[in-house]
Amino acid sequence: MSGADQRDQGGHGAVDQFSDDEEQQYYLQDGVNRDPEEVDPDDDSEEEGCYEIPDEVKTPVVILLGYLGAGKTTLVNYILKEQRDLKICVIENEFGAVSIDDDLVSENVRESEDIVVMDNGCVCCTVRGDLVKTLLGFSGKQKVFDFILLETTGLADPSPIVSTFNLDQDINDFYRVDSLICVVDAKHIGQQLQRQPPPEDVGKVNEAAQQLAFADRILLNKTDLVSKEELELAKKHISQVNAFAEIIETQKSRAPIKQLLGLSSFNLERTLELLEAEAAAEAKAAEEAQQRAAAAAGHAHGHSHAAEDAGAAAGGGGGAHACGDAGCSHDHGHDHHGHGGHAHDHGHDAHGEKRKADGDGDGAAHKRAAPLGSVVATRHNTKVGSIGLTLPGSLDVALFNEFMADLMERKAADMYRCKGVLSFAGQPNKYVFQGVHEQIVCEPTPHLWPDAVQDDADDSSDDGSAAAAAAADAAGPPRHSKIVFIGYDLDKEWIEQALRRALAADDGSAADGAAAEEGGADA
Ligand SMILES: Nc1nc2c(ncn2[C@@H]2O[C@H](COP(=O)(O)OP(=O)(O)OP(=O)(O)O)[C@@H](O)[C@H]2O)c(=O)[nH]1
Repeated sequence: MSGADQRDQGGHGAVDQFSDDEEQQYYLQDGVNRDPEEVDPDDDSEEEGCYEIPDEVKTPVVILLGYLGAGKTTLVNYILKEQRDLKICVIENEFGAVSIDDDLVSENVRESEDIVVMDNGCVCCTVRGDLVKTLLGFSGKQKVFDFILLETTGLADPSPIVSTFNLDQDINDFYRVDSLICVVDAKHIGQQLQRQPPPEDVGKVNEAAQQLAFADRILLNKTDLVSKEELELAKKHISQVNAFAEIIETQKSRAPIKQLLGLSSFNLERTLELLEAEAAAEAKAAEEAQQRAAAAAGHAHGHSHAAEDAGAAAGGGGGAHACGDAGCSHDHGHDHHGHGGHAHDHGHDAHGEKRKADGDGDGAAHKRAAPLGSVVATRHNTKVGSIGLTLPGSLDVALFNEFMADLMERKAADMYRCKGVLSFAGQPNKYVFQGVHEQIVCEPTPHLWPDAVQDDADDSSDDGSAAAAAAADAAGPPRHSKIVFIGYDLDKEWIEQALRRALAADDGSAADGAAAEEGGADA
């Protein structure tokens, strides 16, 4: 039985936790794994004689990093399809209120596997508590997984995520980070690394650089889109940020599975150094912001709260009015994804604090990482936001193409990513729409809208699996389109109104069942 055969029958007391093999049994007492010999059934204290749970019996977690559109979901789908022996749980986290990735992954998830969507905030900012709950929920529900794939948002800063695994004792007891794999878009990595937060965004990170820095393995993906020279340049960019990680060149994120899972390549020492450096940089930036704010306050007459407000801004707080150089900007008001105005929640990292207060675990590591407990939460450029829309009915394909052409003309450089699942009038199939900068593809999936299922189900009545798929499609929600745009300083009102104008008068639910066009409609 593998290390992932992890059973927690209540979390406390003597628990046959991981193995049928006597030699490998570990007993959980008061949240700490102990050698069976050491367990005293009458002793509730956990101070003496406990030891760290060996890594081999923890469920390995592979954290997938990579900037928007690099190929993370493609990698998840590839892993799920390519290997059939391991039971994998996928945790999807999306930047934005409308989740798309679970739709793109779910069909590859087998019954024994699972997919969990954490869509109430970017995992690196707002949902560390959710992540802990989700992970602990698996052991509570006696779920058994060989691996957990945690797909982070394309704007995730890995440091708080890694900290969650390092600092939270409960998580630490059950899980270990196996590796941090960063998928890189060979075509766009150069420009992604150059993207700097605006000066008023004190302490914000370049997410693409952070992701690269933390990775212990890098998939240099989309090599089909670049020349040899561009590929070399991409490697140079990468090595300037991270000279340690092995680079694997890929197309469609396809690398040998043994180079993706079970690497045990997570390097705690190096990660802690990175965390420490980041915490120091953030503290310095916040201090400088406060100094600038104090100077601005000195110039301002009758604005006695300026320094205080600016301090909040430096910590990512949601002051609604301008506060001098530190700039707690109006952008927070535009931000629909938990990246603004959450400073206080994030500032109080319960897990980090708990770890510190209890003083348990491997002291050196946690002491060094402890400053992250107070890391500011608004980690992203506040002008980078996402707009998620769900529109009932169907889009008119010609009007939608016009909309996209117009959008690109206005915003091509600032539109980092768009993706969606769309309904086009007259088309029975669902369409997947994917855009990464100027590369936009819209193609039909095999899945039908419920109103189009009947004909198809009749045709395939002799095929069990097709009939099952048709039944699943028939049970789905009626026609609608959901789409997400992620970019810099996007105008939500304009996008929403323009997209609504692309809706078809007739939603196409009376479609004649004609097959979707091969190759789809390029938007
Ligand atoms: N040409 C080309 N396209 C690729 C490759 N890998 C992935 N893509 C496409 O790039 C687009 C984005 O891929 P995803 O896997 O959704 O990227 P992601 O990193 O999950 O994106 P986010 O969810 O925005 O973070 C999709 O249209 C993919 O089909 C590749 O190697 N070559």
